[in-house]
Amino acid sequence: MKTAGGTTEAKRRAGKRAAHEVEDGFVVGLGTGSTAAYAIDAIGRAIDDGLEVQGIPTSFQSRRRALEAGIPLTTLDAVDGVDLAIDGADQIADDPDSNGYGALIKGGGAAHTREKLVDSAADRFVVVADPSKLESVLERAIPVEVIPDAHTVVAERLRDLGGEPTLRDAERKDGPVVTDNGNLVVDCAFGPIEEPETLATRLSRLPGVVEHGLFVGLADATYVGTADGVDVREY
Ligand SMILES: O=C(CO)[C@H](O)[C@H](O)COP(=O)(O)O
Repeated sequence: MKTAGGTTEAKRRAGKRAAHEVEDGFVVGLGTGSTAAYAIDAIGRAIDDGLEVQGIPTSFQSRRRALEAGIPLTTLDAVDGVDLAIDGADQIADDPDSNGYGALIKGGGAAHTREKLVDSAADRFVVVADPSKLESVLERAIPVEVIPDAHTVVAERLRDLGGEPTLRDAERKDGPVVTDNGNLVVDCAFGPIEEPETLATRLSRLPGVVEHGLFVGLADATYVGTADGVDVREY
């Protein structure tokens, strides 16, 4: 049986393992979420032991975590490149025989726009996860960041594409979630996504969409923490 404690340990193992890939002098993309946070903490500890790196956060949350961990921060426009990005995922397509093997759904934390920017800029993008994130076919609702004025129009276009859109509401305030970029998030359910690349292209084309949480062909590897180790998938 999977326990909350077991999941926490799996996330911690995955995050720590990914942090081992960070080398002296690296510029590292710092992902968002509870699993990426373990990697951030591990990088912070390595810095205490003498490692020299710079981090690029993907959200307000990861920026704060990195500052707490003592990671010197920089920005995408101040560096020549990103050596490694480490980030979590909400769902990972895990059927090696399918078109979308290694495709991801991200944006559970509404940070997918900056995550996609930083993760795709990296020479190597490693996903860190616990086994609950693995599915043979992606099927979670896709987070779509939209400029505020556009949310009803985009929702209409998403229905045209066969989706069921829902404006994401904040949990602790009246009104919608507002992203780090000042936009809104529409979560759109499409059922099982057999052709993630086709859907990703269609979503990217919609006026008013800033970015969506389907990451296709971006991940280089996934580290899945388990009860006694880490399973590695290289794509
Ligand atoms: O995409 C994300 C944030 O936008 C996160 O990476 C995703 O939600 C996974 O989070 P966690 O590691 O806490 O399960």
